[in-house]
Amino acid sequence: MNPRVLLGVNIDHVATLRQARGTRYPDPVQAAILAEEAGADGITIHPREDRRHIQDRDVLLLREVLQTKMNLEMAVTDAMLAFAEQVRPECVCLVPEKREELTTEGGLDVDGQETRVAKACERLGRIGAEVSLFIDPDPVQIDAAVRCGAPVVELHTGEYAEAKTAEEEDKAFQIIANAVAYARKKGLIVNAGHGLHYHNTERVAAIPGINELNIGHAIIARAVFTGLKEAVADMKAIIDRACGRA
Ligand SMILES: CC(=O)[C@@H](O)[C@H](O)COP(=O)(O)O
Ligand SMILES: NCC(=O)COP(=O)(O)O
Repeated sequence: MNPRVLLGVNIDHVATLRQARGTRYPDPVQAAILAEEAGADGITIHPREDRRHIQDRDVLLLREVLQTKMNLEMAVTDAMLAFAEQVRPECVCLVPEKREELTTEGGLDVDGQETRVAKACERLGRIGAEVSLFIDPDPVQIDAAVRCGAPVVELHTGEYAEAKTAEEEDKAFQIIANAVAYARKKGLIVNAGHGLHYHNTERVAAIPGINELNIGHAIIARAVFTGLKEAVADMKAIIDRACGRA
């Protein structure tokens, strides 16, 4: 039996809905509490530079109420590093960010900006955060992550999730499976996420060596119909089944 694979629930999408109308609801803090009650192992949030969804107020309140762990996704900027130092989350995941993108389009180019990323890892390590680098499933980026001293990588599963044909999906899946094996061999903890949903997660959760999956959009979308607790529990069940625990 595989060790238990953890589920981090990304609640950005609750804040996206709130910001669309500038209301006080729905509140991502309430979402986080419900997600934890339904079995989430952690809560992921990505306060973007333009604050299009998660607000500083959300982060600060979540820091007070979370019972599991906060995984703070952020761009590698001085302002965000200073914010992380203020918040002191359990985990920080460094991600690339483009203002005009709809969502995170690719992995962080760690190899191309090694000095900057290494310095950020060191700075975040000083506040006791477990640092993860959100990268494409590419050995070049994995090697760079090791050189930067990051203990964790999160592999971008977007290409797999957006595959248009079964053949494309199989190819993208194999690239992820190979990257997990390679990163584990290099001593890294390996997470994955982006675009995972109720029909494509089981296969990824079954890859030997996967530690955690971060999933947001699909869970929040399903919650519209089932309620958030059921949506989280359904995803947990898929993951548990994949590692032979259901
Ligand atoms: C890093 C990642 O894959 C996602 O967490 C994504 O960055 C979330 O950000 P958005 O919610 O703005 O798409
Ligand atoms: N890091 C990936 C993540 O948090 C989940 O993103 P998505 O499921 O909303 O695509």
